[in-house]
Amino acid sequence: MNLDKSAPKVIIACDFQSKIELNNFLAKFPPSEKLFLKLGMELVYGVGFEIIQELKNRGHAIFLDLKLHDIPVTMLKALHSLNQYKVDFLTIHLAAGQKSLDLLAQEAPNLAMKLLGVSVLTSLDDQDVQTLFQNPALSSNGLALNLAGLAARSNLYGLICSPREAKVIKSTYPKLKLITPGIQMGTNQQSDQKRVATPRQAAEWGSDFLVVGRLITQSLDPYQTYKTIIKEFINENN
Ligand SMILES: O=C(O)c1cc(=O)[nH]c(=O)n1[C@@H]1O[C@H](COP(=O)(O)O)[C@@H](O)[C@H]1O
Repeated sequence: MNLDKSAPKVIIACDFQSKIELNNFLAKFPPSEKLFLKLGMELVYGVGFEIIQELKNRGHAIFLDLKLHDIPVTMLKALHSLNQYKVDFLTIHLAAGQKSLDLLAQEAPNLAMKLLGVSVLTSLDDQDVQTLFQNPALSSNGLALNLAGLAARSNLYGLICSPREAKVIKSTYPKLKLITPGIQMGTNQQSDQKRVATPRQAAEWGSDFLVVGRLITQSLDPYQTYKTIIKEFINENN
């Protein structure tokens, strides 16, 4: 799938722990609908890495969200091991530091997958980052912008951030693709997400791809909800 042109711009976070749950969910979409699926730790650790090829065989694009975070040499070797699965996107934590990122970036042209740097998790707000780093002057926005700089300097393909900081990051680092979780609509509040926005706001502020989990996976009509989110996101983007 050509990621810039034909891949769906709304990525579905398949946060299930079993194959039965995953397949029941996917059965609610027309078989011809090619999706962009995010497979996270709970799924891959639960059902095994074979699930990746099974979903690729059905024509879906795959975002493997394992959020690598370790010393440079360990991250590099993990990247080589994961390259065999030929996924479209893989996440790494930007907090691993510039040396790790530079090493991975050197390797990036030889890889089948594109690397996305995780900035500040959307479950954290200003108070959380201030506590974490013992610095009352910190803001999640400022920290995300700083980490975006690391991603840009290492020539990563994209950045995971909240739609709320997308505007400032896009204007500072226009080449970075912005992939934004923390998507909510109307009254459907997810209590563990703090830096949130609607699909329309995300598009308006410069998001390139949305990551959406429970809004779709827990919807009574996931396909309809998916189409509604795409419409809201794409219309605003055009
Ligand atoms: O890396 C991610 O995808 C991610 C980063 C982040 O900062 N926040 C975040 O929510 N995510 C992921 O995005 C998805 C959001 O799920 P929902 O809140 O159910 O839409 C989950 O799979 C999270 O793991």
